[in-house]
Amino acid sequence: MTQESARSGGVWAIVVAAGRGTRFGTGLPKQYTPVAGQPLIGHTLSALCSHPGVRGAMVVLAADDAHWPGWDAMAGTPLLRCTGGESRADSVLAGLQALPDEVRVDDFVLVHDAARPNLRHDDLTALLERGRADPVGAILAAPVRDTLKRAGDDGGIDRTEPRERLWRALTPQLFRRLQLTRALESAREGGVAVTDEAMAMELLGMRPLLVEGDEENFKITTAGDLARFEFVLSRGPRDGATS
Ligand SMILES: Nc1ccn([C@@H]2O[C@H](COP(=O)(O)OP(=O)(O)OP(=O)(O)O)[C@@H](O)[C@H]2O)c(=O)n1
Ligand SMILES: C[C@](O)(CO)[C@H](O)COP(=O)(O)O
Repeated sequence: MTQESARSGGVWAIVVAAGRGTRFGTGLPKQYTPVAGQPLIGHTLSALCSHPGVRGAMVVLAADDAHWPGWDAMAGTPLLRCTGGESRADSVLAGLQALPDEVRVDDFVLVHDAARPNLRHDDLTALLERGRADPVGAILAAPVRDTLKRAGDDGGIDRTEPRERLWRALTPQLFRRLQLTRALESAREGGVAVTDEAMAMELLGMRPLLVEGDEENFKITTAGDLARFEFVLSRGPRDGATS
């Protein structure tokens, strides 16, 4: 199958890039921080859009964004853009509403953080294959590997918590357009601040599938995370990336 024919049956992605990056701690929103000659979001879009299963991407930007480079395609994949909201969930909802008409209500869509620049093609392939075969959808996630402590009010350890069956949610997350829209709207109406798409689905009683993803698909939250990504780049090209 050629890349073009794969794309025609591919999914649309929503890339949320309307955050402020307050924990990153510079004036510039972290998605625009320069890394190896391009803004961080360029690495994210390159890794995502070069996958043959991605048909197009809706990039969700802050209303006052003054840094978007104006790209209308990445790796031959069309890019559209829209304006996000106050919370990440609001931005995802804005992206879902702005998707083009060719995306039907029961089509699967991906949601990915602009702040996760190191997505591997193998992980995305697994997510698409297993998620589309699931009645609800799926997310990339990484098993918790550390020993977990429950703290008491005084900062002392109350107990050690079992880590088995605990996973850290990553992105992309894959759900059907209308079901995800309804789940996020329902959370908003209920005043629940959901931190990922799966949580909104869970609140409606659905059980998305966990697909194990690579630990290196980490989110850039602090300056230390950026240093880690720069180290990853220094080791050489990644699959799907242009730099
Ligand atoms: N209102 C928001 C908040 C977040 N995001 C996006 O969601 C992803 C994950 O956000 P996160 O890093 O948790 O939040 P930021 O707002 O970027 O950072 P911080 O919480 O430190 O301010 C990022 O790509 C961010 O741009 C968004 O599109 N709209
Ligand atoms: C969706 C998400 O990336 C899950 O890890 C999300 O952005 C997490 O937000 P957090 O505030 O950093 O937990």
